[in-house]
Amino acid sequence: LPVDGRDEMGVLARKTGKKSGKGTASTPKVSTATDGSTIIDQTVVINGLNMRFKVSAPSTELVANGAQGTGTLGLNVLFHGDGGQSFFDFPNQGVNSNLMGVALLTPDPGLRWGGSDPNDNTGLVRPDGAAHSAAVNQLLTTVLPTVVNFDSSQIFLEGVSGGSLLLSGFMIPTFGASLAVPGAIMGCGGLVPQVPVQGDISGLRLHFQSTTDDLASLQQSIPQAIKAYEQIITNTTLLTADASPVGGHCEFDEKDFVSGVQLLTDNFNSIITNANPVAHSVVGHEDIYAADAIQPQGSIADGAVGQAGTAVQAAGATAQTGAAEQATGQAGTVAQAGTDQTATGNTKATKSDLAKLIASLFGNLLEIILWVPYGERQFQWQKTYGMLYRTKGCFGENRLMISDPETLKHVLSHPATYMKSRQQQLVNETGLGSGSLLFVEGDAHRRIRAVMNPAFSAASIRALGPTLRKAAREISELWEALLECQASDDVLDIYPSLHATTLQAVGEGVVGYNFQADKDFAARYHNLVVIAADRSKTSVLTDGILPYIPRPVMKILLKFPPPAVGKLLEFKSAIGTLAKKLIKDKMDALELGVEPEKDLMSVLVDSNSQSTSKMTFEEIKDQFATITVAGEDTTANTVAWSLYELAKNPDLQQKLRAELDEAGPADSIDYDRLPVLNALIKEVLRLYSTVPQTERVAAKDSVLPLSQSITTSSGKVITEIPVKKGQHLIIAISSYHRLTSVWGADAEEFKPSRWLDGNVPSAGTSLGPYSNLLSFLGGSRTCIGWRFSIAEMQIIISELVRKFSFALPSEVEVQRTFAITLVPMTADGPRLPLRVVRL
Ligand code: HEM
Repeated sequence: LPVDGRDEMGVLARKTGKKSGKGTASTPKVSTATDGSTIIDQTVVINGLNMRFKVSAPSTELVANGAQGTGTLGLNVLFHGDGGQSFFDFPNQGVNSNLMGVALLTPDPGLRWGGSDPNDNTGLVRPDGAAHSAAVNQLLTTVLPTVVNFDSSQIFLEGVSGGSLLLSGFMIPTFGASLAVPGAIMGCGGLVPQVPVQGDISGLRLHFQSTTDDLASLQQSIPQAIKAYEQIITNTTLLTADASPVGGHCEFDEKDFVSGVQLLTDNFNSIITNANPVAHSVVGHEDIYAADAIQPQGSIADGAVGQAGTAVQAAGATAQTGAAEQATGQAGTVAQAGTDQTATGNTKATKSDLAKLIASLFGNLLEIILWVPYGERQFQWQKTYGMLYRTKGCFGENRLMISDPETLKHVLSHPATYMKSRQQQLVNETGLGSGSLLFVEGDAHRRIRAVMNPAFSAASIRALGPTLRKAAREISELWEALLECQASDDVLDIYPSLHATTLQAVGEGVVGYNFQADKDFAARYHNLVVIAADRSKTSVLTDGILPYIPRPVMKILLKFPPPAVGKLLEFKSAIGTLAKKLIKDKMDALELGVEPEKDLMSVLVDSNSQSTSKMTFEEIKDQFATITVAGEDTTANTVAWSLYELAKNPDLQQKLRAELDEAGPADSIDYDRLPVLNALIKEVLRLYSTVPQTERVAAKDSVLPLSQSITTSSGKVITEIPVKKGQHLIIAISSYHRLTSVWGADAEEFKPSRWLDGNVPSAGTSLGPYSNLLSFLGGSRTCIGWRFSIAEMQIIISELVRKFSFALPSEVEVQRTFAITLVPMTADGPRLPLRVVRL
């Protein structure tokens, strides 16, 4: 391990090997601690080893002053890191939480606890560990009681780096029980016990604290030590860990080594007593802390990138202010990908540096965006860190991940304060146009939305029943034909035909165009879906860089677009030309007094003509592309996940079929009155939110309210979080849908019955337009097409369940993947192969 700071004089003195003689003690040096207590600094010789210690005690507890018997204060004994800096700095001097600060100096001439092995280049081999810990034990049991009066049942231990190796590798296993150590903290270090455990230490309170960018060797050994101690300390509340502070070795305050260690010792008591939220139970979070979490998963399994171990932290706003209390931030993991255990020397350093560089480029984005299945990391973080915590974007940018209903309500109801991010807006403007409802903000948004609202009213949607039923009939006829063609295998990839159907529904129902008849358009659109589903590190990085590119430069770049952007621009141009013609036809028809069609674009053109705050022709044109793109993919994926869940749940499928049989012919059904159908749709919207997250950026300094107070790492209780202008917020839709405080203890279970037995959140928490679900967002930017989408899903799912049965083919694995929307992904790309049988 690297030297944590070196007192050259100290090293020199030790290298001379001058001993004070067997059993003899040096004359104590006396000084005053920061809190006024007395520091005794003395060296004694134990088993031939020079043992120097410093202890801070109130003068009344000094044996030299006549103190006798059992003291009331305990000890917090600090074991420095390699090089001894924390001994010389003595960060835990004084008396804190009824514990007298003690610092011990290793007897090793190289100032390493446990010494060193010349053949070892990991820093983890400590040949003198047993001897050093035996000497420490004797110091604590026989020497210190002759210096200060203390309660020997209250000897707490704290390690820094190499000190933590001695503690976890030797001291605690050998002497933890005999010393009856109540608690210990391993700061930025950990070693699997190197000696047999003596006695019972299952009741010892142990916390491992490290940082995101801790040393490569420690990123292996800390999780291994945690795993080993899980077998020893079986009480789930006693063994905790945290690796979230973003920084290097022991930089728990995200600044530097010395102040980091100082912060840890200052917070020693609150961590040990679990009052400090950094102390997370290891049990139940093994995937974060276990060594095998180092292995990347799923689609990002290319090993080089440190997607684990790039940290996050709760109480993000304190982090914003740069206040010291952000220091012992939470979340994240000890593990970091890309450390090649077998590599040595320079190769190792290079790989680790590269991993660090890439990790700093991506922050947590790979874990958030590319993780398969989507959300696994954030749902875990939410359990550990609560409903608001900090994550990292590209280049170290702070992003607050929010699922707290109160905070979300506040953000969504203040659109002028929390606006769309520059990256979102670049995509919206480039792909859909500057008049797009998804792009416009403020007054323009209010005006355009007001003109569009009547077209998306409940009455307008009801009138679309026949159009939607036609689209549903067409897909079931297509499937019948496909199944007939298939010789023996009844496995059908239903994904492309679902997209074709929802494109047809949005075409005929909303924009008034038969897209399927236009093969050229259908092909371009299909290209777009494929491009959107192709998520890679490059696309994550491009998204991260976009906001930093000045507009004029962007304009030039768009003249030479990369292939994917080129396809988007082509699509925009084709759909723009089409939209112009169609809208012009509708306007002409209106002028000639022809009865408007039922499609929503005709209703829009009609209501625009009567509106006092009209949309321009260009603005109407931009809605054409907007609605097509926003309405097709989202609904196709939600139907896909619904059929996937039905395939997994034959009973549910049976119940739904029975409900539909009873409901009568398709054209006479009131779909809103079918409880099982609607319970299924709601549960899919909840657990497979097809827009699983969105973003906002604070347009000015503001304050985020919290529904529950948060205790920051310094122990301060806060009920709101101030944020600075420019703060990036992630609206964690899917995380909100998994809050046990809102949805109950079974929040993670797919359980449509919760909607039937009334076991859903009360109106008080209401968010979003539909059943307290955030799937369609909320506030003034609520999805305008939500009613259309529900009606469409009700009709398509009903038609398909009446005509076909579904089962999962055993050989295919389907994963939730975030590719703009939540896509069913297989090893062969976005697909949903189901065993489909005609009934
Ligand atoms: C399951 C289906 C759907 C889901 C889950 C969904 C979800 C969403 C979400 C979360 C937003 C807010 C995005 C943001 O502000 O960051 C949104 C906005 C929007 N959606 Fe949907 N959507 C769905 C279907 C549709 C359909 C069918 C249409 C059109 C027919 C549509 C049109 C729009 C439009 C135009 C906006 C922009 C609204 C505004 O900013 O005022 N969506 N949708």
